[in-house]
Amino acid sequence: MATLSVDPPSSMGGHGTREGFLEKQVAGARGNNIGDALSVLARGDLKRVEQASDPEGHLANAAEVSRLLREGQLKKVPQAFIFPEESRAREAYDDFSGDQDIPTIDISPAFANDSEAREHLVEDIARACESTGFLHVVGHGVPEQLMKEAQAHGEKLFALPLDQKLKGTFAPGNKGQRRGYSSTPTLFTPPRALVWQEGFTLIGDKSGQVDVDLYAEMLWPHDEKQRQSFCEVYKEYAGYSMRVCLTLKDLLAKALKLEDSKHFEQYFEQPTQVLHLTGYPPAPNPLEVMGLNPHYDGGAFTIILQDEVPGLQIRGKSGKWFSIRPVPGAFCFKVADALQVISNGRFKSSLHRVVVNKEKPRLSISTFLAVDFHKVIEPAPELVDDKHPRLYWSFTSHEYFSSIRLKAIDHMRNSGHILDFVKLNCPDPTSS
Ligand SMILES: O=C(O)CCC(=O)C(=O)O
Ligand SMILES: [Fe+2]
Repeated sequence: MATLSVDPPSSMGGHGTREGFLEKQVAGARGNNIGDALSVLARGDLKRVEQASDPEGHLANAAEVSRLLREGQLKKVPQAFIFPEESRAREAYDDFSGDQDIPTIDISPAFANDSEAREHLVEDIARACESTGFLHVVGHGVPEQLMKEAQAHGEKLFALPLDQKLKGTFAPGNKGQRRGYSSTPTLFTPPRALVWQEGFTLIGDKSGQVDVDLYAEMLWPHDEKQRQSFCEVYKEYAGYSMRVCLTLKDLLAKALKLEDSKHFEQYFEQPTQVLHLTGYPPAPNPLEVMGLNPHYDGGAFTIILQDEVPGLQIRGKSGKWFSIRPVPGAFCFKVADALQVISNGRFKSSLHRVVVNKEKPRLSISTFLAVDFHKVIEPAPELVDDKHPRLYWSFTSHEYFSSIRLKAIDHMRNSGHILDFVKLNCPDPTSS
């Protein structure tokens, strides 16, 4: 969730000693436990994936597997990570063949008093949201140093020994949302294999408050200095990223001519930001695994801070996938599903995925802006008329993430859009 990721929480098995682990490796090589994980995956029982992989979780953790492969302690990638031939990516992480269509847009006029520049800005944003739904945002006002520190702390976190990272997993009281460290994310249905990544999730509110203290305490119980700087950086980052999101929200409202719309504003009275760090380790045969399955994000929109390693891909008009070249200092903005519905289909939420490479780890920091969870998502009445008939049913975020997404699984297996299931010419997706 990533996308706003509300995948079922996975529970963690115990973690044993290093020796125990090496023995398990042999067992894993014979395929027992990982094989179990795959059969659970095949049955679609996402909750049980982690328990079914090796009991210590090591061989189901891409970062750990990647390290063991590099150190020569493991000979091949466990089968549970290998994607079936037909759903593998063919376009490598450095294939930029459609990237020229993704504009870089300077949003600084949003903070200034030049109405002509602001009008141009709004037009540029509208154009990008109507075509691929992706753009790079510069001039956002987030200090470069802070962005670098947020990335550096992410790298530090993912470089910790697995046992320590696992201590920061899924705090008690977590009600179905991914939070803290996720070792083997079972992300984005339909699952085809385990994804080649690890994650760390924080949840924040409109004022920029974020639940980082709890996780820092779990990760570094004995290192106050580290805890403090980790918390400081992500609190500041969350404050800024919410500010960028709210600025973008106002620009999007203008782009849809909804700046005075109560309907539009209601979604952002109590928005949540899901701040999600993803680490994608290198893989020996990058295209036999997948950093992140093709998926749609579920909230209003997402801003992604990529490091300099490409890997985020979308499909161009020809159907071929290509990587979005990271723009230094920029956020990659993308329209998500709720905004496509609210805009009555005018803004496009695009299918995207992440591929990995042979040598370099990749780190991204995504901020998913979720619409107020209690609000019913439906097209803004101002955008519905004879020429633009209403396209979608009404549904809540909860219905989207639970029942609608499940109903769309088979359809998504063939790269269909989850939102096809909420079109008015289909049965009401909220009726059982
Ligand atoms: O890692 C990235 O660049 C994008 C991640 C993403 O699409 C997601 O978490 O929803
Ligand atoms: Fe995504």
